[in-house]
Amino acid sequence: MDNDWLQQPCAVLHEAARSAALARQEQLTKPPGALGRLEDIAVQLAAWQGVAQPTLQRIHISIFAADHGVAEEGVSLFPQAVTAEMVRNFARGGAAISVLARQLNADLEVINLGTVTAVEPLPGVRDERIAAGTANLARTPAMTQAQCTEALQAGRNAAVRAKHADAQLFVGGEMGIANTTSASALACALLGESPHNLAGRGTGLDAAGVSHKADVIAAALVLHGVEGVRIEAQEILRRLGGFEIAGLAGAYIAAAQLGLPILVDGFISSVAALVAVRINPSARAWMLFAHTSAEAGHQRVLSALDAQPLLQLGMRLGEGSGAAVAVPLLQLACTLHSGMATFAEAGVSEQH
Ligand SMILES: Cc1cc2ncn([C@H]3O[C@H](COP(=O)(O)O)[C@@H](O)[C@H]3O)c2cc1C
Ligand SMILES: O=C(O)c1cccnc1
Repeated sequence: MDNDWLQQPCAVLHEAARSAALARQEQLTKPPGALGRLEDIAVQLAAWQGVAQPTLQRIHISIFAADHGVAEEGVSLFPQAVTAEMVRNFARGGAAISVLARQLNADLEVINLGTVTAVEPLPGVRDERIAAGTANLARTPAMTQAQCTEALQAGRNAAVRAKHADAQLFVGGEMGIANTTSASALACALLGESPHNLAGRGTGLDAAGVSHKADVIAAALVLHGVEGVRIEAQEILRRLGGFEIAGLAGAYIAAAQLGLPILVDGFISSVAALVAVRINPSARAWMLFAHTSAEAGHQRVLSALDAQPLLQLGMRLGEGSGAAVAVPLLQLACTLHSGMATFAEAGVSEQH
């Protein structure tokens, strides 16, 4: 398995369709710009889909699950066993993302890249375990080269499945106890930030817990020698990442290469998006950001990506849940764009 595909250029946007959609927006019976960012979304979807009147019906959700060795440092409020337990909950329909996927009529798949305990075969769950979790990044690189390559490839495979199923939108989600520690470490290394600025509460740590988490990350950054030096994003991912974060990054790059638009979820997903864009900058053009989560470092990561998320609901769950909540807005943007009458059709006078 090689990594050459990561650098291949992403699909080109359809500028003629964007222009046609913009022209249609000007004709609709409303003051120009009055639907605000809903107009931008419709125009962006037009440029992605290559049609003047985009639609959004087929949503694909891939949740990548994996455990983190760094959980043993006491950086999460919850025990590691929850990762595998939630994989079962996703499959049985009881998790937040399960409920949202049902409501959206979305395809939902769970890709188990490495829970510490194996999960029995379940419908909708792919067993692609690379190892029983990553190694503890506070002591040693989280992944070997081969493991990192495999996780990126697993993400690519998910994007390919979505494309083959004719999906119109790719939503990535993650599950992995302690993964806000891994994501914060990655963000610090990629952005040159201090862990005390970026580390957040995750599942709900108190101030002392967040401070301990930041100390663990700070020590890891020193250990891995990633402070203030330029190291390739993929190598930073290998040392500090998780299988599910690498899976998301690989999925985002491949989706962009396939011309499949991406709706990015919360903090962990946004860090995966940052990794993806650092590996392949042309992937950025295929991403829309759903929400600003309550996790402390999310805004900083979004700024680095020049992203203006659609929602701010105080969510801090992950699983792709914030992205799923934003999907109806995208659908309404399409419905308005296609369904409204033009000034000519409605016999409404245009502006002076
Ligand atoms: C029951 C439960 C369901 C979740 N679903 C997503 N997460 C979220 O919380 C975890 C990250 O927080 P930390 O770094 O503090 O462990 C990830 O699994 C993330 O997806 C969950 C966490 C729990 C406990
Ligand atoms: O924003 C997120 O993705 C997030 C925040 C806290 C815990 N889990 C996920």
